[in-house]
Amino acid sequence: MSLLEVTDLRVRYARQGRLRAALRGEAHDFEAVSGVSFSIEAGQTLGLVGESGSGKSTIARTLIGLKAPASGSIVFDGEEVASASARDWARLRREMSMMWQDPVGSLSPRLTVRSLITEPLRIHGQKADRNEAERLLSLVGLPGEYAARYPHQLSGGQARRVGVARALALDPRLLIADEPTAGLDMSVQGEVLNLLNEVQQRTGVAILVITHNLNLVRHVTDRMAIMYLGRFVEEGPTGRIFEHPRHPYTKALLCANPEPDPDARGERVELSGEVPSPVNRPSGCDFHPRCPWARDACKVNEPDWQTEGDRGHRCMFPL
Ligand SMILES: Nc1ncnc2c1ncn2[C@@H]1O[C@H](COP(=O)(O)OP(=O)(O)OP(=O)(O)O)[C@@H](O)[C@H]1O
Repeated sequence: MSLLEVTDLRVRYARQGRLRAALRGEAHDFEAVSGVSFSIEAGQTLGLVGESGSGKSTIARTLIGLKAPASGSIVFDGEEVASASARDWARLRREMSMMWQDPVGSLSPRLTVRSLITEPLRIHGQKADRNEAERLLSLVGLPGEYAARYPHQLSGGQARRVGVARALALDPRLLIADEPTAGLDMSVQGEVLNLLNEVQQRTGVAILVITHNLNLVRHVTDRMAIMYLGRFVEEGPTGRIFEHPRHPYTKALLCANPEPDPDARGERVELSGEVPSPVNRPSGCDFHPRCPWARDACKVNEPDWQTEGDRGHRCMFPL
């Protein structure tokens, strides 16, 4: 059994201008996540990539109970999360930890690093002694004396380390990291990337990384999923997708990577045009308005999953 198993997840938001939409007889909400299924094994890392607005953060918010799914199932360690009571959630929140973008910048500048990293323990009614702060700091490669520092005394890379320490305070089994390298320069990004790998080796935590950063995905994840307009278009082992991307959108994303993979094969695909809105989905295949290989059939036929080889690599293709 996987640690996390998500099946046919659908998440809806209210539309802007709901009243006008209602008067025109249109739906008052839209699907931001539209039938997504995936699983994460204990101790493994899954990367979720896709342009802004594709629904990545919505999946994360739904996993940790900040947004209710419209339908579908989320099973964490054998337990259906959708039917969890408030008491179950108190436990689930310890086991699934979220590391937000800029995790320290968003916290109080008046708290010391010690208070910041041990705060989750206090919130959950656990004792947070000096040893605990030191244990967490050493887990993320910072010397114990950093406990007395304030956020403004930290470099960008140190701040991310503190963010990771805070997210690991309750010994979670799943860490959800939303854009862990956003806003950092290249050398510090490398530092964060190594940190996530090290932390995983030391603690065995499973990680879901949400990012635009393909280098992060390449170096940190075991598997990756590419999202477009609220749906997965391709999923599989990371190395295999980088070497043999199948979906035209995946190919375009890999070509647009500022640090392309020197081993990558296959044709260049340029991505043009804006991501359409999930409020007004294109007919047929979501990607057809931007796809260089679109045929007339793609405007009509819904694509479906096709398996690529035997390592759980699958891709959405038009029928
Ligand atoms: N609270 C909200 N109310 C209404 N619509 C929302 C809300 N949050 C997100 N959306 C919409 O849902 C869709 C998915 O957004 P989401 O933030 O999940 O995408 P994302 O891939 O995480 O983007 P980013 O990389 O910019 O964070 C977008 O069309 C977005 O405008």
